[in-house]
Amino acid sequence: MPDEAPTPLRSGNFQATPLPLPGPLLITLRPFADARGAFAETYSRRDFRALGIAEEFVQDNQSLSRHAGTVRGLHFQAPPHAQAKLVRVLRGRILDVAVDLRAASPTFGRHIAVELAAEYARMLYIPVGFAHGFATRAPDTEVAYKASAPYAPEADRGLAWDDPALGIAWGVGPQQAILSDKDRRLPRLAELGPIF
Ligand SMILES: Cc1cn([C@H]2C[C@H](O)[C@@H](COP(=O)(O)OP(=O)(O)O[C@H]3O[C@@H](C)C(=O)[C@@H](O)[C@H]3O)O2)c(=O)[nH]c1=O
Repeated sequence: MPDEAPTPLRSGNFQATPLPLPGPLLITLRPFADARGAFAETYSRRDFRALGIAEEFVQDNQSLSRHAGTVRGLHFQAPPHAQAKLVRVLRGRILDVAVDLRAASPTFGRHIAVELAAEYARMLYIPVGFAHGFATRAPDTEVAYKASAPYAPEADRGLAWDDPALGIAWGVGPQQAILSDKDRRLPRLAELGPIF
């Protein structure tokens, strides 16, 4: 029944909801509000294992993007340095995107896009085999993410964010998007060759 909402899994203070592509998960946090403000767990190895996320996360990253319309991506590390990622927004708002690059996947080349914001209390889990990127939708947006393998610059690869074959509705056009020089030169999907 395609119209039925997918059933979320729960463990502890976390809920994981499957997305239209098999693999990525939308993880919902449980904020505890009180007179001082709020508290939330953002990662628990025990609960993530119970939700089917088996990776050990070994590196935490954080980026600040000053302007709305900043695009970072689409990035991945090639095997044997491939990374699963767990992405959340500390301040501001992003459209977070993951593109399926698993050669044997029936959804190869397709993507999921999820809006993340600090106040939404949710995160995106992206398994190995996906390219990842985001567009900021507010100024001074801070994104924090965990990675399951250490940074390996020699394995750092990417895919053009605006490749028409991907058909991603970023909400920002090529004239307005703010990109790194590196990201402006990334190849299209058809030029990539098999990675995963
Ligand atoms: C990703 C990374 C970068 N760096 C350095 C390299 C460079 O001088 C500087 C900025 O790197 P980048 O331009 O690659 O940063 P950025 O464009 O923000 O790259 C990130 O984009 C998002 C979408 C991801 O998914 C991440 O995995 C990562 O690829 O930081 C590290 O030292 N460690 C790291 O893990």
